[in-house]
This record gives sequence, structure tokens and C-alpha cells, in this order.
Amino acid sequence: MSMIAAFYGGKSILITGATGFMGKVLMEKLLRTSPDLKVIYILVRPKAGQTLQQRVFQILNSKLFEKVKEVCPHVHEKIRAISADLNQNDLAISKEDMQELLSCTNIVFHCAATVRFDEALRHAVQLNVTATQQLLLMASQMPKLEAFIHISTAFSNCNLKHIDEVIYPCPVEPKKIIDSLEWLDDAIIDEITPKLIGDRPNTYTYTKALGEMVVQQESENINIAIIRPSIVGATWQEPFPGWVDNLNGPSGIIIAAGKGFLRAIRATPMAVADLVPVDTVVNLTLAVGWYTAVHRPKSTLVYHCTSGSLNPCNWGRMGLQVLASFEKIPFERAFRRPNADFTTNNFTTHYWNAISHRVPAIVYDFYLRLTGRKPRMTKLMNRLLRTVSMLEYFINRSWEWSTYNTEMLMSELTPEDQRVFNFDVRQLNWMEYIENYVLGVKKYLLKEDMAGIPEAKQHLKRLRNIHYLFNTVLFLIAWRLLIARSQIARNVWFFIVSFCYKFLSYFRASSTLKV
Ligand SMILES: CCCCCCCCCCCCCCCC(=O)SCCNC(=O)CCNC(=O)[C@H](O)C(C)(C)COP(=O)(O)OP(=O)(O)OC[C@H]1O[C@@H](n2cnc3c(N)ncnc32)[C@H](O)[C@@H]1OP(=O)(O)O
Ligand SMILES: NC(=O)C1=CN([C@@H]2O[C@H](COP(=O)(O)OP(=O)(O)OC[C@H]3O[C@@H](n4cnc5c(N)ncnc54)[C@H](OP(=O)(O)O)[C@@H]3O)[C@@H](O)[C@H]2O)C=CC1
Repeated sequence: MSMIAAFYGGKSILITGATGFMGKVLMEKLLRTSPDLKVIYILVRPKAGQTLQQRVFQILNSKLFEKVKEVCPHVHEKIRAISADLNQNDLAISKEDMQELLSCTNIVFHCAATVRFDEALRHAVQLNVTATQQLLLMASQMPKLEAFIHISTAFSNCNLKHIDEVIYPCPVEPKKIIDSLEWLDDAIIDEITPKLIGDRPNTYTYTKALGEMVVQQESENINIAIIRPSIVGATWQEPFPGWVDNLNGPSGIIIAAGKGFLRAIRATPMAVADLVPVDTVVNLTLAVGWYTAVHRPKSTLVYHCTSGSLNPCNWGRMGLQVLASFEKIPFERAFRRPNADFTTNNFTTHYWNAISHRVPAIVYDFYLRLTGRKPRMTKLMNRLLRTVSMLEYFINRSWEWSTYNTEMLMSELTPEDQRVFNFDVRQLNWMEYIENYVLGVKKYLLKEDMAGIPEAKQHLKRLRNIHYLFNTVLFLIAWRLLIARSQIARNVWFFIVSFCYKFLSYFRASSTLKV
């Protein structure tokens, strides 16, 4: 019997960010491995015209939860959705709900965050720092609380090259930032943002670092741990391989490349692609929850959930495997044939952006206009290139994360727990994982039918023929222009033509002789 699974039995668990990518997988694993848990409270806000109940209903009836229903048929009864908005200072939780949360919660998993890189500082601080502070305040009033697990990111200290499992201080105290944002207006905040974030690339990594400082400062009476995952990707094994439901991290890039929109990228092929599957992160999170509650470490432990030091894979290898997977699992109606030229040079980046991205988009929009349709490709391409430029920071550097705590925890688990809550990335076969990732993107993100693969392959063949034809025509035009202007080109041309003529005459003569 798994000790970790047994530990969560009968517990009341609070999850923030349960409607997000990681939160859903966390909820699924908890319900599947500990169906006898008492209740999972999830903080949810109404969104996109859906009520809380509709959102929860949709999640629990999705493919991700199919296996859970086999072991826990009354899964709906285990989930208690609580209306909350982490953008509000009091989290907008009703008095009754707050009372219930405070008196019943045993474990808190705090996953909610804004993961947008370009989030305005005010909003990023509200969600990633102030909301964390509010939750810690709540946690300090929970008499039955056994552990509070805070999900951060391995990139919260991406301004450093080597990162240990410790909380690093930021130059300005989080409390000072929170206070100043209350009275500064948006224009001034925009102006001081670059100075505050310093050598970090965006407000996301900066506010996640501030969030960790808040955790450290408010953790006096709370049993707390921090998890730092690197780039979180599709599921590796559980509940099935390749599940993914948003465009963040590599998923959006895989779509853009598979559909032939993105054909070149500024990336360092030898830089480590520090990806971790979402189910690995969730397994570590649940193991940390158990360890923190049962062993009650004296200080706040930080756990790195990264792959680079244990099982490294670089962007070059990953890019090639993604391309190889497109051969087997092509996406439907591709704009151009998938390709992934990696370049680190400024000039070639601009060249590829112009030739491979902008020009085809302009040509296609021209065609749409001619056929009476609304042009859209240039706009889409501009957005895509902006997105890619924001990811560039992460695909052109390598970091070293120490993993002592994570390895220590692994050694503390029983063999059964090591199997059920496996977070050993050394066992990950990258090639297999990436192929399943591409398959998952096709199935669960693009919602394309596998039966359409032969047609998608035919379409790619047609695109290849168009590509060859286009290149041949281009070459002939260029050559014709060159001949018109250069004597050397003309001489070379006459030499080739006369050589071909002689060869054909010889061939014809010898075949006549044989007859
Ligand atoms: C073959 C080679 C393989 C190599 C493979 C390399 C992978 C290289 C990954 C590095 C990854 C580091 C990751 C750090 C790890 C964390 O710790 S951070 C957690 C991850 N967070 C993120 O990835 C957030 C990144 N995204 C953002 O910040 C915002 O979406 C952006 C990029 C600022 C765009 O904002 P926006 O312009 O307001 O647009 P938004 O409304 O979000 O979306 C606009 C459109 O772009 C699309 N879109 C959004 N995100 C993406 C995306 N990532 N990609 C494509 N399209 C996207 C949307 O679907 C939307 O399309 P439409 O619905 O309009 O048709
Ligand atoms: N994805 C990644 O690559 C990585 C993620 N992380 C960390 O993991 C955690 C989870 O990330 P991930 O699941 O990918 O992120 P998602 O963007 O998928 O999910 C974010 C969650 O936070 C919730 N949330 C956002 N704003 C509010 C709000 N105002 N009130 C209530 N809830 C809100 C969202 O709810 P709603 O559905 O209503 O928007 C959603 O449930 C984050 O802390 C992130 O920093 C760390 C490293 C990498």
C-alpha cells in the first residue's frame, strides 16, 4: 500500500489554480490514488460566461478524468468549488466559505498564478505575491493545517546561472512593492518596472521570486515547502501519455511549427531544454505534501523539479525529434511544410523572419484579398513572432539547478511510493516522450482526428511539390536575369547547353548502333 496515498485518505485539501494545467492533473491524481480523501476545496472564479459549477462540471467530465471515475464514481461529491477571485484583496471568499476553509483544511496546494510573461506589474504582484500573502494569512488561522505547498518556478532566479534549493532575497522587500503599488499610478509603474525586475526577463519571474520571499517571511507558524518546476510539458505517463490543454511553454511552439507557420527560431541548439512532464511535477508535489506534513522539517525546504542535471536533453535534439514526429503525426491543413532552423545569429534571425515568416504571410494575405476574403496571416504572424521573442530568453541559456532535496525525498520513499508517485526524470525516454507530446498536442489541443493522418500526409506532399516547383521557377528567373546581365553567366550557360547537347547526341548515336 502506498504511504502517500494512505496519508491523503480522509483529508480536506485546498487547491488554488485547480482549473489550470497543473491544478487539473493534481486533482486527478489525488482523486485516483486517494479516492477516500474527504474533500477537495477548489478556489474558482466564474470565467468566459461560465459559472463555477459549469466550469467544474466541464473539467470533471473531460477525458483527463475518465480513469478517476472508475475508482471514484462519485467524484463530483468530493469536489467543493468555492467562489474566489485572487485579484481581490480579500480573495472575494464569502464569510461562510471562509469559515469552513479555516476550520476544515488539512493541506493547501497553492498553484494559482499568472504565468503571462508580459503581465502588468500591478496585476502580476497582486496574483503572484499579494494573493500568496493572503493565503498564508488564511493558513495561519487553520488549526488543522498540516502542510502548505507553494508552487513557484525554477526560473524565479533565472538571473543566476547556478541555482540552489534556497530562497534568494530580492533587492526590494515584497511588502514595500505591495505598498507602493497601492498609490503609484499605472504610467509610473510601467516606467519603473524595468528597473525593478533588473536582470530578470519579465514580470512573471520577478513576481514569482517575490512570492517566495513572502513565503519565507510568513512561514513562522506554518509547515511550508516550495516546489520549483522548470518548463512544464504534457503528461509523461499518467493518466495517459501526451495530455496537455494549453499553449504555454513548448506546446504553442509545437503547433506553430507543425502547422508550418514557424520555420526558424532564435535558439541555441546546445542549450539544455529543461522540460519536466506535468505528471512528474504533480507526483513530486504530492510526495512533498506528505513529507512536509509527516516529517515537519525545521525550515522551509525548496524542491527543484528539473531535468537538466539528471537527464539532459538539448533544444537541438528536441527540435529534431519534434520534426521527426511531424513525419509520423502530421497536423492537418498545414500552411507550409514543418521545418525548424535554429539560429543564434541576429542577422540570420532577421533574414529568416523576413523570408520564412513575413513574406509568405504577405503573399498569402494578398491571395486572400484577391479571392475576396479577409487577410489575417500577417496579423497572426506578428503575434506569433512576438510570442516567440518572449520565449527566446529561455531557449538560449542553460541553468544548473541543484536537486539535493528532491533526491533526498526520493530516497525517503518506499519502493511502492517511488512507483506510484514517480518523479525520477532519469527514467524519462525523451524521444518517446516528445513523440507522445506531439500526438497529445494534435489530439487534445488541436482536437484533430487520427483518421485524418493519411490526408494530412498527402497535403504535406502537395506542399513539398509546390515548394520544389516554386524554387525551380525562382531559380530559372534569377538565372535568366543573370544571363541577360553577365558575360560569364552567358558563357557558363552556353557551355552547359552544348555539353548537354553533345551528351544527348552521343547517347542517341550509341543506342542506334546497338539496334
Ligand atoms: C520545433 C521546435 C521546438 C522547440 C520548442 C521551443 C519551446 C520553447 C519554450 C520555452 C518556454 C519557457 C517557459 C518558461 C517556464 C515558466 O516558468 S513560465 C510558464 C509558461 N508561461 C508561458 O509560456 C506564458 C507565455 N505566454 C504569454 O506570456 C502570452 O501568451 C504572450 C506570449 C505574451 C502573448 O500574449 P497576447 O498577445 O496577449 O496573446 P494571448 O491572448 O495570450 O494569445 C494570443 C494568441 O497567441 C496564441 N498563443 C498564446 N501563447 C502562445 C504560445 N506559447 N505559442 C504560440 N501561440 C500562442 C493564442 O492562442 C492566441 O491565438 P488566437 O486565439 O488569438 O488565435
Ligand atoms: N506551466 C509552466 O510551464 C510552469 C508553471 N509553473 C507554476 O505552476 C503553477 C501552475 O501553472 P499552470 O497550471 O501552468 O498555469 P495556468 O495558467 O494553467 O493556471 C493558472 C491557474 O491560476 C488560476 N488563477 C489565475 N488568476 C486567478 C484569479 N484571479 N483568481 C483565481 N484563480 C486564478 C487560473 O484560474 P482560471 O482558470 O480561472 O484562469 C488557473 O486555475 C503556477 O504557479 C506557475 O507559476 C512553474 C513553472 C513552469
